[in-house]
Amino acid sequence: MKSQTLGSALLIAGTSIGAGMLALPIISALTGLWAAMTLMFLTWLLAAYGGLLIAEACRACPEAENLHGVVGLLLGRNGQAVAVVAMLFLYYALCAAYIAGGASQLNSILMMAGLKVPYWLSVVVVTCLVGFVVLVGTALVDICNRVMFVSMLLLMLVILVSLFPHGQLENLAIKSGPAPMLLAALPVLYTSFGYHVVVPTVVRYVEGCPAKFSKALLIGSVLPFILYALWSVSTVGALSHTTILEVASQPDSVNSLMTTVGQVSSVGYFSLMISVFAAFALATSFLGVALGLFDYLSELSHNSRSGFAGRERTILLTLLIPMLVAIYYPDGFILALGYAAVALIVLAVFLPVLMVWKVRRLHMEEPYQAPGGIVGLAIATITGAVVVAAQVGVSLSILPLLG
Ligand SMILES: N[C@@H](Cc1ccccc1)C(=O)O
Repeated sequence: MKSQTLGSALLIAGTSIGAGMLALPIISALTGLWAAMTLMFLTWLLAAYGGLLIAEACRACPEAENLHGVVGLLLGRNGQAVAVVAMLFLYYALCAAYIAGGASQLNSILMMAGLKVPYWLSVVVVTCLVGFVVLVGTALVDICNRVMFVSMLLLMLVILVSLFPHGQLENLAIKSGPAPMLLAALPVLYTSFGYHVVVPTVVRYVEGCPAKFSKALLIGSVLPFILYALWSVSTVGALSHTTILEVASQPDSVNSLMTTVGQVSSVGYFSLMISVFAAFALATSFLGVALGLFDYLSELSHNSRSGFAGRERTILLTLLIPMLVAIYYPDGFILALGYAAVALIVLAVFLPVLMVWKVRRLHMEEPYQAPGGIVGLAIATITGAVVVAAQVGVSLSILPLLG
């Protein structure tokens, strides 16, 4: 495979793999493993299709530099205004989720070392660490990301091998949960497969070559699907149904599940390995998303990127709000991921469908058109609307909050 295609696929996979590693095991435990797999497949399909639509729109407007520019050219200022609000909401919701999840993992790691620190302090430490790396610049983010991504994969391999002998077939046969629970899982699953902010970069990187970007998008989004599926099967398979019900009733069920999985194997430092693995999975996504938000805010606010004072102001704008949200909603990890899905559906389904609609009407799409024709566009819009409705249901407490 050409190195550009491989690099692009890894960029997509790296952006996508993240919060899902913590969220998916508890979702699978609550909805039933096989139901979760089916829903994962459907949400993955929607995420992959959305990526192809964005690529088609970018391909038709080679003069635009980023998604903001493409939306501006195709949907005008109103479309751009919607995209700005959705983008900020997405970035802030994700950062809030990563800070809350990261602080819980830090607390678990410190607890193993016999140190008990208040939750708010872990939140501040996690925020400052990421703030520092982003402030220093893209090169440091890149190094940290590479080191943590490779370590995460290696740790995952060791963890999977260690969990395997503890897996029991009867643990995998959990009955699928009631329909409201399955619906409530959709937004979190969809966010776990999100990567779309990097599509314009990928299209530009492969110089708009359709064969390369569609291959990169497919491989890059299928990799997280495989890893998430393997991870969910091995964690759920190692725990009995009674244990899972007990864990699910805890206030911080996401973290409790990780702690319980950590006690399954007697391999030395297994619990520590699980916590470090979870922390790295979150951190790689957090760094990417924080850098994305930082650059986006610099562009919007015209804060000079070279001046240190400007960069300091932008980093405060980037991390202060999500930090406060994480302090006030310590168990807000799953909820924040659900809200992120609403913004992501706007950015990666509704707006792309409108853009592609216009591109095709004006015959700007040659030589690339995403598959599925008008039926594909209609199914994607309806599925997107169901995901948004599910999150509205969760926030109005009509549907259960998972996790
Ligand atoms: N998929 C990412 C979240 C994300 C969504 C959209 C864009 C970028 C990142 C995660 O699980 O952490």
